[in-house]
Amino acid sequence: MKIGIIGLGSMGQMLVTAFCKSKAVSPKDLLVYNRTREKADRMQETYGVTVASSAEEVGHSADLLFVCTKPLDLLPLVKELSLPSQVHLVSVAAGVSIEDLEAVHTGPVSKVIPTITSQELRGVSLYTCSSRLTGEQQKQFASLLSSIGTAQEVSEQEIETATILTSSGPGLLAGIMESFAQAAVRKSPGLSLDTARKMLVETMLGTAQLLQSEQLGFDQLIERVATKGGITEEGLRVLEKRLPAGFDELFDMTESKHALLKERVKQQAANNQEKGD
Ligand SMILES: NC(=O)c1ccc[n+]([C@@H]2O[C@H](COP(=O)([O-])OP(=O)(O)OC[C@H]3O[C@@H](n4cnc5c(N)ncnc54)[C@H](O)[C@@H]3O)[C@@H](O)[C@H]2O)c1
Ligand code: PRO
Repeated sequence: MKIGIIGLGSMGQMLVTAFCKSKAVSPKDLLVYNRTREKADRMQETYGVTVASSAEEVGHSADLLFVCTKPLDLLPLVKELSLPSQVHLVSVAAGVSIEDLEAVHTGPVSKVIPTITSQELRGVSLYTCSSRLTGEQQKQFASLLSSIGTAQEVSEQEIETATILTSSGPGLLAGIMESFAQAAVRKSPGLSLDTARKMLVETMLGTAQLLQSEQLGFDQLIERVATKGGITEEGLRVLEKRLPAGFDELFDMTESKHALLKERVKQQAANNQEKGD
């Protein structure tokens, strides 16, 4: 199966790296294209994938086509490609729905929200497929996504909230850790910021491994760390007081941004429709 990837920014490069690293896809079956050629050449030098000379070449040679451009670049590009109907079109763009994709392609379409951590073959790829996919196509697609981490099918109703956990998650965790490290240095200026950051990275790795290897719930881990009447309990009390409102606001704000993006994508599709009429 030939896999095409258009757009080699953060997500496109991650997919090339992850597919090659997992050996789920042979580099000879990967055809890539980016608006700026240098990024594609770098992927070719590193992994031996083929660089196409145009997006059309990718769209017309691939069986499975990942379009990894920003949300507002996606629909106009796909429309221009006039993809053959047998191509399975996959969008990774937040805010672009299955309905939007079905309006610009007559064949099977899917939506995936990948995560940067799939570069390490870990993390969750969220996906939802159109009813145009056969059962076999869905199975093959889920299996491909499973090769770069955990593939989790979700409805379009749930995908936005889940996106914040799995896909924004690495960035949000990094933001939380940076704030944690800076507070430590404010408290103890003798500790360098670099040392505090390294301590937290090692702590995150160890925490995730322990949770997984012992199949612990977060509550069970807390119980093992927070000695009764000890120090951690005090820290947890502060988190319980401060974090719920912060996370509620975070979900409200990201929901609003998703809504704005979806509105712009719909507006763009409507304008294009008018121009085409
Ligand atoms: N970054 C993430 O962690 C993440 C996670 C999930 C989903 N997404 C989605 O992935 C998409 C891409 O995000 P990103 O962070 O990789 O963005 P990015 O800006 O890093 O990459 C976009 C790439 O697309 C290329 N491009 C734009 N128009 C093109 C065209 N017509 N032909 C060929 N190449 C073109 C650009 O040159 C750029 O390299 C977005 O829609 C975003 O919603 C991103
Ligand atoms: N990165 C994309 C964004 O921030 C989508 C989720 C993660 O828009």
